[in-house]
Amino acid sequence: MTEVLARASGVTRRYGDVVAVDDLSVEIPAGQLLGLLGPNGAGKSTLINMFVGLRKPTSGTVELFGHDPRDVRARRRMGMTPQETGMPETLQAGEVIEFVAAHYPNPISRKELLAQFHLEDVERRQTGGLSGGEKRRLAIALAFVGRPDLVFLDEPTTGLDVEVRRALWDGVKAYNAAGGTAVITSHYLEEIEELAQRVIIIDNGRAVADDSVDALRRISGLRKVTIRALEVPALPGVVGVEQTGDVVSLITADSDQLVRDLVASGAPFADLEVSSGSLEDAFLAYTTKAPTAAPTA
Ligand SMILES: Nc1ncnc2c1ncn2[C@@H]1O[C@H](COP(=O)(O)OP(=O)(O)OP(=O)(O)O)[C@@H](O)[C@H]1O
Repeated sequence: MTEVLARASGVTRRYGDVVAVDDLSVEIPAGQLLGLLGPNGAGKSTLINMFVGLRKPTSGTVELFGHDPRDVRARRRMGMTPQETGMPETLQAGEVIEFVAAHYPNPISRKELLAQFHLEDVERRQTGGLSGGEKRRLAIALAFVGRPDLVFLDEPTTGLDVEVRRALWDGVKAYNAAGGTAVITSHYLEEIEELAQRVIIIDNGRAVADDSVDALRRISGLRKVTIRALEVPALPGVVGVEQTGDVVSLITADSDQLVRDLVASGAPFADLEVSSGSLEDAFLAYTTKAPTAAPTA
């Protein structure tokens, strides 16, 4: 049986009146690359912060390597890249690597790490002078310094250009191919498609979908039909509706059929546009706002 490296059981986290994570349970088996997707404020970072011991659950339990996440025995085997990273501005990148490496019993060598993340050029530069993208690459590399069995990467590639993003994907893939386990949050569908084997969609603190990437691909086949209309009749095949004033977007897997049905209904409308459904639209299809069932295979 595959070892479970981390486990959240019935976990809820509140901030005052806000329920950031709501009775969520998840197991992270060894060797898996797990993607966490969800709109802003869904609870992804809060969940990660509980796994890495930065936040305590309000109720429920979180285990990391069979221990409390704050236990040093668990922390030593884990790496993470938070959404925002602060680094001592006057230290050189290579020095920061050494500084972090000193916390682990068997760290990866500075040279190897710099090569793996294509950071050789910045080794002797102070982190305060690095570009946003360079800092981000360094922060991600630091998650791997201690040869972790499990890494948590919270929106690792936000703000990075395509080339750098791909280089990082290669680094994460190589780590996973060598047996490493990772949890990645992202707003980029293609990033999760590229990296993850399993995907959990989080919405309002709850896991609304937990499935393979293939299932996610089917979600990404959704289309958005936007029209200007005062009233829209109920139409078959609509899995989500967004409305702002008289601008209505209908989410569907078959936009051609929906447009035919719309015209056939005789309802007045203007400014028809068809676009690819975004991930947010996929979430809508999975959440309570959907007037019909969530998309099926
Ligand atoms: N320290 C905090 N104090 C108060 N509320 C918080 C705090 N941290 C998070 N929240 C709230 O908890 C909810 C979940 O936030 P969280 O950052 O976990 O979401 P997320 O899915 O990571 O969002 P994003 O994609 O925007 O990073 C949000 O409503 C957020 O405003």
